Amino acid sequence: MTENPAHTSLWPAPHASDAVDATVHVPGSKSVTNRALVLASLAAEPGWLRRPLRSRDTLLMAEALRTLGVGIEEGVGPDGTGEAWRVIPAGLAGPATVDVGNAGTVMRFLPPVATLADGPVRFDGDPRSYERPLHGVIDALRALGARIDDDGRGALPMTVHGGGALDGGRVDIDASSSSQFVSALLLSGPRFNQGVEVRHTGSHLPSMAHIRMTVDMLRAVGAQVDEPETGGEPDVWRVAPGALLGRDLVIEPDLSNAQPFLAAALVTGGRVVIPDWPARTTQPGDALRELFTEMGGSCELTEQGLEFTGSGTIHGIDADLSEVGELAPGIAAVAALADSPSTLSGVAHLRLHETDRLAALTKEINELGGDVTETADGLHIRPRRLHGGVFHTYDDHRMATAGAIIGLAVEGVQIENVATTAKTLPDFPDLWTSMLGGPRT
Ligand SMILES: O=C(O)C1=C[C@@H](OP(=O)(O)O)[C@@H](O)[C@H](O)C1
Ligand SMILES: C=C(OP(=O)(O)O)C(=O)O
Repeated sequence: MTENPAHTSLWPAPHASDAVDATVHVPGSKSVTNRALVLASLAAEPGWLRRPLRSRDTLLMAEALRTLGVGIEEGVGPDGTGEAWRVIPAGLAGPATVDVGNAGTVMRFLPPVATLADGPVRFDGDPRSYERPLHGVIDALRALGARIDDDGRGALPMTVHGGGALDGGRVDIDASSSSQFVSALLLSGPRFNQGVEVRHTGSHLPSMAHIRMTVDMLRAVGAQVDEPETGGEPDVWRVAPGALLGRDLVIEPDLSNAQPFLAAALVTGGRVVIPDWPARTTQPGDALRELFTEMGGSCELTEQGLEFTGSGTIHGIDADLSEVGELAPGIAAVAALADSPSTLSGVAHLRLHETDRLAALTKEINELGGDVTETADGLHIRPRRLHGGVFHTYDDHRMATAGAIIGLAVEGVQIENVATTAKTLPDFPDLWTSMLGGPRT
């Protein structure tokens, strides 16, 4: 096998000799963009997405929906400002092939959409996508009336034989390995003949923030949703059948991708402003205001955006990150530079993300001289003096940004395959060097 040159390329992570002082415009949210694309494609009328994220995960989502017949055109938003996608729903049809890459949102949100297509829709993706859990979606769709051919493992690759409609109704699933199983069924639920009632039967449910985002965005396009947090039964979500509105939606900046920049303020004792930080949001990244304050910074939401200031001291943290697991790699990186130990818990499911994130963080931080151990559901991080070396990323964007955070404080860190940040933040190396006042690469 020829070696992928991207995997051998090493990016010298910039070391910060001074406190950062920068304003960083963070591109749109992956999770909001991909939900908005699905909902706009299932709507009864055209809609707009303004300032959508253009990254590998969202371009794969847009391409897949186009393959199924949806019109997604480049344009300028209705008010004449900002880049936008105009989404024109159409009858969905196969035969089609969807490349999910390694995007959890594409591999989980689109099979329910494919049941509504007329004809077979084949799903395939990166080798890692074959290992990521999908059984919750496959089993649920079968129970709701879909025909799906897989190789019996409940994973990719597979073919959904769309029949043009799905009965829908009540289904039990165990979503303890990914909240995206629940989000996937709810997002297409309004288009199922009987809507959908999803009952989570597992012992715990990760990433509740992302389920709230699904419910919020469904309601914003006119869907009727009953859910546990507004008086519904625990672990039960109901979506009524009905037509969805086409909306003009401005996509919020990706607050999880704001994390490395906020971390830079914390690590260097500097100041970073993130414009357009929403005053109210369901994004898990909003929890960084509290988490990074506990770790030694302070923040203020001003007219300019979120202004985050580091104090020059970083404290360890004991945090249950189950609701916001996406933030764990960045928190682990900061914790490795703190003045006291940290315990991160509630994130066993990170072993099934882009890579086994608990193993990868442990190995890579320890190879720089750190002292990290895995627990059943997280990490113990005891800060030690770190040294330079190669930080491997395992095709995981959040490993690359975690390594860059460490590189700010530790000279000689080289990130292998920084290009993997293209999954959700293709501009990362440029944004990072600009933040530090250096030339764009
Ligand atoms: O629905 C979403 O947009 C996401 C849900 C979470 O998935 P898991 O529940 O599988 O962790 C999160 O980690 C992922 O990055 C995005
Ligand atoms: C887990 C993540 O992605 P995915 O949507 O592929 O699950 C992530 O972005 O941290």
